[in-house]
Amino acid sequence: MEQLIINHMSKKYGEKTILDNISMNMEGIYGLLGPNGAGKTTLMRILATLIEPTQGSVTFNGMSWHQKDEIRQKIGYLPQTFSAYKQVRVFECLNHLAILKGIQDKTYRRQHIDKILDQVNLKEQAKSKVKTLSGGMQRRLGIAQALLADPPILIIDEPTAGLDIDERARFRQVLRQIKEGRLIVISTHLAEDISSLAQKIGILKEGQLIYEGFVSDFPAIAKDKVWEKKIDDEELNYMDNDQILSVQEGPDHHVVRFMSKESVKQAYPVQPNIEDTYLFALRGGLDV
Ligand SMILES: Nc1ncnc2c1ncn2[C@@H]1O[C@H](COP(=O)(O)OP(=O)(O)OP(=O)(O)O)[C@@H](O)[C@H]1O
Repeated sequence: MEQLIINHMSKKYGEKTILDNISMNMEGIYGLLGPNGAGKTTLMRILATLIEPTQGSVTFNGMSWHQKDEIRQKIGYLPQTFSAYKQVRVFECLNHLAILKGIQDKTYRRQHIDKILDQVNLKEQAKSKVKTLSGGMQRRLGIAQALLADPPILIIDEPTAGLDIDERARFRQVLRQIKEGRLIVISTHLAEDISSLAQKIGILKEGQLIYEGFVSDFPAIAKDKVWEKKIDDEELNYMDNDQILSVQEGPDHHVVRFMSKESVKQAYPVQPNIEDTYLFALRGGLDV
């Protein structure tokens, strides 16, 4: 299985530490979670070999990141803002990028692009101008360009930002279709993006890795610490916002889901889901 190992890596800009001594072991579909400013994009740019870490190392299947030329051939990268040639048609855009990537045989190139368009569900848009695509379709075109060289590693930065619920679901479906034999690293600040997709997650907060593990094991860290309670408006106003995970509003009462390390009167414990657990971890729930 493809494996990317980050070992005691730090990144500083001047005196400012952006990534602080992080070690990660990435495989399968790996979800990199963290709030805005946590350092996700910086980490993704290091993985895409665009910037250098200040300290530490990265290896892919034992190959060092210092072997830049070899590593770059193995990486497909989709940055947060991918701007394709707006005036050209989807097929032409990919055809041009494929030529730049050195795919010379015309027949093979056409078949390869057709296959990729099918995988990212853009076959019907092959002749559409790029500027006419929806936000979700443009992201999928971004995936298509990242797939041209058939890379074993895909680095995808905040792929679902700004997409509506339907486009997010389509995007996830595309990732499921292309995951075979690949390591896919996706950064996001939405736990729902990775809960049904990733096998493993890492959580970054202020440049530090506060959790890494398998998604299936993740909710166990908030076990017995997530509760629900029926409350009215007044009680809701008095609740500590740092405790509240979600609120289901009703006409005369609300059901509030909240975190607490101790039992609370008239509240009942519930099974934490991925979103609950992510908030629990971000709000210091893992601290002893
Ligand atoms: N070139 C740079 N020089 C100085 N500081 C930087 C530089 N690039 C990023 N930073 C800082 O590093 C921190 C992490 O930024 P980064 O973009 O990696 O976070 P992020 O988790 O991807 O957040 P977002 O989702 O908002 O992009 C921020 O405080 C940012 O201001």
